[in-house]
Amino acid sequence: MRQTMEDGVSEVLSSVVEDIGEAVTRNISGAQILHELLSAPWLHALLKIYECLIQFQKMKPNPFLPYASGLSYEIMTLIQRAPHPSPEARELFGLLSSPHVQALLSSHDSVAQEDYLPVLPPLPDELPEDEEAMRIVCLVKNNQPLGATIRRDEETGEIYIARVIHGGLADRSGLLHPGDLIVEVNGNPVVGLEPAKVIRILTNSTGTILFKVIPNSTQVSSNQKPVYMRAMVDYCPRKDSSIPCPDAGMSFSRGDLLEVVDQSDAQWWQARKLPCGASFARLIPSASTLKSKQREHWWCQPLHVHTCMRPLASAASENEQTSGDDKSMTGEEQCVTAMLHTDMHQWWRLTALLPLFPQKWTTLKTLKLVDEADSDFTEGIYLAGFRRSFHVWKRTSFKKRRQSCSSCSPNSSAMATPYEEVVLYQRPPQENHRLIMLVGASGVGVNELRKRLIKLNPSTFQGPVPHTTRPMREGEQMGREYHFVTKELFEYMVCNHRFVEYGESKGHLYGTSFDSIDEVLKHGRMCIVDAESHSIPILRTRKLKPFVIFIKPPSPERLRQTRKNATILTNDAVSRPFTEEDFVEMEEVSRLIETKYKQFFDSVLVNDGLQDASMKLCSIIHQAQNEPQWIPVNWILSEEQ
Ligand SMILES: Nc1ncnc2c1ncn2[C@@H]1O[C@H](COP(=O)(O)OP(=O)(O)OP(=O)(O)O)[C@@H](O)[C@H]1O
Repeated sequence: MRQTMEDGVSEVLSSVVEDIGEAVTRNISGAQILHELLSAPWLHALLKIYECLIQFQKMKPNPFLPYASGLSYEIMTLIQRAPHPSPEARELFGLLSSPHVQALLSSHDSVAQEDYLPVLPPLPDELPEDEEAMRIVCLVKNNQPLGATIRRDEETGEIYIARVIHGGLADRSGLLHPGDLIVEVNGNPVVGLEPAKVIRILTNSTGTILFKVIPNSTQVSSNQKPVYMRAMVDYCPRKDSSIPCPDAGMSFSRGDLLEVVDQSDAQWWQARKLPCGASFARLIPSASTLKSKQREHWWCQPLHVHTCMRPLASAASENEQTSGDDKSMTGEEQCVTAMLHTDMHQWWRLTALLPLFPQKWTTLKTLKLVDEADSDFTEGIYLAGFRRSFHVWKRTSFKKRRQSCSSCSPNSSAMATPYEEVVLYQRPPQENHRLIMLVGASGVGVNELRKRLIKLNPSTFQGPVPHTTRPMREGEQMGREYHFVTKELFEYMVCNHRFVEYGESKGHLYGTSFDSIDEVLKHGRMCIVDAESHSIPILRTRKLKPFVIFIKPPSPERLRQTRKNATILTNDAVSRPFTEEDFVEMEEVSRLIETKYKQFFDSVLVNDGLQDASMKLCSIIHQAQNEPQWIPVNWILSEEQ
């Protein structure tokens, strides 16, 4: 009968309940109470658990021996001592000494010896009356931060879990949640304590930490999918006075890829930097928080100490603190202020820099056309280009651009977005190639690399054919060197925003049109353009999906060494060796371009040796076209979306 009971207690009970049910109908005294008791769902649930436990006890595997790792060690010693171990013995030695097998044997021994750590402390004897609402949480700290922040209710002095960091110890335990009220930590009552003191208790605890918490009854489970963002600004939490917990913050620079894992808080998100190294997330300002900071800063004078932000000391008033290391923050300047000032500062420096290079920043009157020298005809390939002449045009019109520099304010351009949502994109074979855009300081070798690339494989790579109002010369063909157009047509195209870049030289207009780029792409070729860095936002369209490669000078020594015998074209179309001033300008302008536009760079190529740089450029372009790349999400959304 005992065996039968163990095997199917609930079945036996059912037949007993049936018998008693009959007794009830016959009105036997007490039968009703017994019937109710035996048919109660909780009793049936308990019996089900009992049955499961009995089943488990029967199936429980017994270890063959409790010290498998000891046996393995003995075997390995024997093989080692053998004068001529057989190949099989050597293979066995290799297998047994591999870290995975060793870890497996060690785990086996722990289970066999029932060595289950940690041993949880007994439940406290005096449980409060509202025991139902209390949760005892025991975590093992293992040198890692708890991954939660706390805050104090200023009115009641109660300490709450403010935030649980994604992937951290508290999050992985699943036992602590935002809004949980902490009653005790390791037996110390915490209500009324300064948050810093609670942090100290947590920081000083090693091994197990015992929390007594009253769970937040209004918990909402957040099961968010990660969103990927490219940072368009720099950020440093230790210098941001508004971050609720600087220790939990994450710094990032323009162009960094971020995996945003939690957006439940409108002001502070949780994110990891890609490629993913950290297992747990950190705090970053939300897009709206960063935007409001940008607005604040924009109205403040650049190059002046920013006064709109609260001083660092006020951050402590929020009392949200990390349970990680309790590092003090003293005397830092405000990072976001510094970041935005840098942006504006670079702009001001750029304008200040122009007069330093008078022979380059000429007026239109002294402009010399470099069209003839740049229009290069080699082995039947036409490589018309006039980037230098464009440079001159742009530089001369800089004054005008400077007057309208509000157009580059954080509110009105691509620079206004603190984060750009991105997705991994692999070009489908039937779609056009992505536009390849080379940018860099004048003289760094952008045009040289572009020309070499096209010469290397003219059936694959091609530049767009520029438009000009200059008359066609002998030997030239319409649409080969240039699209020769009238001034009226050119101006009409300008008015209709058909040019990516255009300029005037020697009384003639030159320009690269969107249509000529389309023309190359339509024929299945890869279109390579060398353009000014400020054209990047104009070219960043869903249709062209440009892949931007920044060409950077090598180290100062290598720059001077590699360009020893190279020449550059002056504005008078004279070829002359590089001067020290050219090198200094190139380095300075490169730095400025990088500071202002690095968030748009998909790749950076150092132009050291020409041969090597050309090969690297080929391989970067191959990857850009054939391997998945991060692109703005709105480049793949349909027009309606
Ligand atoms: N890695 C290199 N080693 C040696 N010489 C180089 C290297 N890269 C470029 N050069 C030389 O430097 C000179 C300037 O290069 P290039 O004309 O390509 O400059 P750029 O960046 O297009 O500037 P710009 O638009 O003002 O012409 C050329 O004579 C070129 O051959």
